Amino acid sequence: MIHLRGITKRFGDYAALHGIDLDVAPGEFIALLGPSGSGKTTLLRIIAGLEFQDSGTVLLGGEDVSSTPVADRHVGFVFQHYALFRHMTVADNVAFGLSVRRGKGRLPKAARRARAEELLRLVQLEGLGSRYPGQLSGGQRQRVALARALAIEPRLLLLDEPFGALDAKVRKDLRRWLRDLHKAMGLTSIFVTHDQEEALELADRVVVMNQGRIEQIGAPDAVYMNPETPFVSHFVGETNRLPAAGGEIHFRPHEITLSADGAEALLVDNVFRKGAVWRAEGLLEGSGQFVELDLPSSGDAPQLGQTIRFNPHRARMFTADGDQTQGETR
Ligand SMILES: Nc1ncnc2c1ncn2[C@@H]1O[C@H](COP(=O)(O)OP(=O)(O)OP(=O)(O)O)[C@@H](O)[C@H]1O
Repeated sequence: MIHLRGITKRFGDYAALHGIDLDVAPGEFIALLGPSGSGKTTLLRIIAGLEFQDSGTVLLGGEDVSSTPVADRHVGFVFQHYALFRHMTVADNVAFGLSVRRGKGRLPKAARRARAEELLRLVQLEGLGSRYPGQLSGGQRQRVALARALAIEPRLLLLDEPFGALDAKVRKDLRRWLRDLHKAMGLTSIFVTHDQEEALELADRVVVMNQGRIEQIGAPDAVYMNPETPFVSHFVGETNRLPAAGGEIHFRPHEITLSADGAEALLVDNVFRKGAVWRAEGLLEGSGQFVELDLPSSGDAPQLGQTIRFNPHRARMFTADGDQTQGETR
C-alpha cells in the first residue's frame, strides 16, 4: 500500500528526517510514535502530499506519487487542530470534500447530502447534521472531522494526534471506536501519537521514531517486550536502568521477583496505588539508583522506609555503544 524509500527532509540547516524506509500493507493500522520533534508530523505530511521530501520516493498503491500534489493523492487526513468550518453546518462540513470535487467524479447535490447523512450515521452523529460545530462537544467535533476525511473514500487515512486535545475518558472511547471503524471500512491508516499507551492499544504495528530516524518497527507486544535500543526501552513502557559492566541493564517495574536474599535492595520513599498494583519508588542501596517497582496489591502496601529485596527476572543488557542488545534472563 505504501512504500517509502530513503525519505529525507531538511528545514534550513535542520535535518528533520534522515532516510526513512517504511512499508505498510493494505488494511494495516500503523502508529508513528516518538517524542516531540522526532519527525512524525513531517513524515505524515510527506505521505499526504502536504509537504515534499528533499530526496527519496513515496509509492502509494504501487504508484510513484513523490511529486503528486495532495489533491491528487486521494488521502484522507485529520489533524488535532484541523478546525471545522465554523460557519458551515455539520452536514456541509462533511460534504465539503465532495462539493469541491470537479469533473466526472462530482456528485449532484442530493447525492452529496445523502452521502453526508450516511457518514454521520457511521460516526454515530446521526441527526446532528444541521448543527454548527460550536454546538458540539470536542469528541463530537473530532468525529465530524473524521467523517469529513472519509467522505472522499480515501485509500489511506492519516491522523495526526486526532484525539490529543480531548480528556482521557473520551480519548479512550474514541480510540476503541476508531479501531472498529478502521476494521469495518477496510482502511489503511497511519496515526501520529506521542502517547505510547495509545500506540500500543490501537496499532497493528508501531514505528518508534527518534530524531528523524526509525528506531524500531514491530507489533506492539514485540516493541514492548523486546526493545532493540535503549531509546525504545525507555520510551515505550516504563523502564528501570542499572549501571553494569560495559553498559546498562533495563527492566520494567513489574519484571522482578521478591526474595529475602535478592541481589538488589530498594529503600522505599514513596508508595501509591497504580491501578491493580502498588508502585514503590526509591533509591537502591549501594548504587543509589532511582528505581520503580510494581508489587501485587493483593498484599499489604509497602511501607515508607521499608527495604524491598528483589532480583530483576527479565532484564535486558544494552552495551555501552547504545544500539546493541542482548536478551538476558536471570
Ligand atoms: N516548517 C518548518 N520549518 C522549520 N522547522 C520545522 C518545520 N516543520 C517542522 N520543523 C522541525 O522539524 C522537526 C520535526 O518536526 P515534526 O513536527 O515532524 O515533529 P513531531 O515528531 O511531529 O513533533 P510533535 O510531537 O511535537 O508534533 C522539529 O524539530 C521541528 O521544529
